Amino acid sequence: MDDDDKPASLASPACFLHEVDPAYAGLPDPDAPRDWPQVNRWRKAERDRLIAARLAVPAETRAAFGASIAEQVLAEIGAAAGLVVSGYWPFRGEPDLRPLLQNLAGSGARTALPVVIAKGQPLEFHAWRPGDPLERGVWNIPIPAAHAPVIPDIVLAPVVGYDPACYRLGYGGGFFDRTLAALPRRPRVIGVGYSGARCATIHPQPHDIAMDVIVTENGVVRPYASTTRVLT
Ligand SMILES: Nc1nc2c(c(=O)[nH]1)N(C=O)[C@@H](CNc1ccc(C(=O)N[C@@H](CCC(=O)O)C(=O)O)cc1)CN2
Ligand SMILES: Nc1ncnc2c1ncn2[C@@H]1O[C@H](COP(=O)(O)OP(=O)(O)OP(=O)(O)O)[C@@H](O)[C@H]1O
Repeated sequence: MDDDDKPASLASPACFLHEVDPAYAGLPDPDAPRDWPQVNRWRKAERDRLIAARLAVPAETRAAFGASIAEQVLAEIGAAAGLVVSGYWPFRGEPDLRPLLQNLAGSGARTALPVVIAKGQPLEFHAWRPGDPLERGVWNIPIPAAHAPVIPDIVLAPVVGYDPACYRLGYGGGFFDRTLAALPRRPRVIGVGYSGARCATIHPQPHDIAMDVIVTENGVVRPYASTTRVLT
């Protein structure tokens, strides 16, 4: 009997890895740009486009979206007493969540604002309640006049863009990523923005840290989960 008469057999089990999603196999997505300078150019153009698009939305519409976002963020936070919550002083058309900060402070939370110490450095968070005095910080962003650093339990992070994996596109300073990487304990990070800020992917880079959740006027986005409308 020669070899051709024996039942066919393989030296090792057949490999099906080529049929598996490249991400599962730990391989880069073949459709993703691998060229980081190209990604950075894309991010810059996308930032400019998204900021211009949200500023083109009438102020009353943005205010209504902001109120819807605030209501849903409040539900996400739940019992706020005793928590340290960082908000932000809104600029360039970001949702105005200052009334939410007031509400949280009234419920016994300690509120704070992010403070740029220097370019390339993590942010600090300084205690601030609505009505407390402010001064101008780096880039003229209003910051608390009193110097009272705190470590937040919850960070509200305004997004310029976001993707379904809850990665955030910001203003390009890398501040939030650097800050989250440096904090002694990881706060819960709630991204906030308008649904028009959604991107198919922001092409996350190794330093990008996903938000725990993103709240828009249309509902709550959890990483890779479907969007759920919060009904009241
Ligand atoms: N309301 C609010 N406050 C915030 C933030 C935010 O996103 N929103 N930040 C969240 O991080 C920090 C400020 N981050 C900023 C980052 C970059 C620029 C900025 O003007 N960048 C230049 C280009 C920067 C560069 O390429 O080096 C620009 O846009 O012209 C401003 C604020 C802290 N405070
Ligand atoms: N943890 C980190 N350590 C060192 N460099 C970092 C870190 N995070 C971000 N960077 C750098 O910061 C720069 C800007 O990052 P990125 O484009 O992610 O900013 P962004 O998230 O849009 O901005 P921001 O958080 O300020 O709103 C990049 O060049 C990146 O290399």
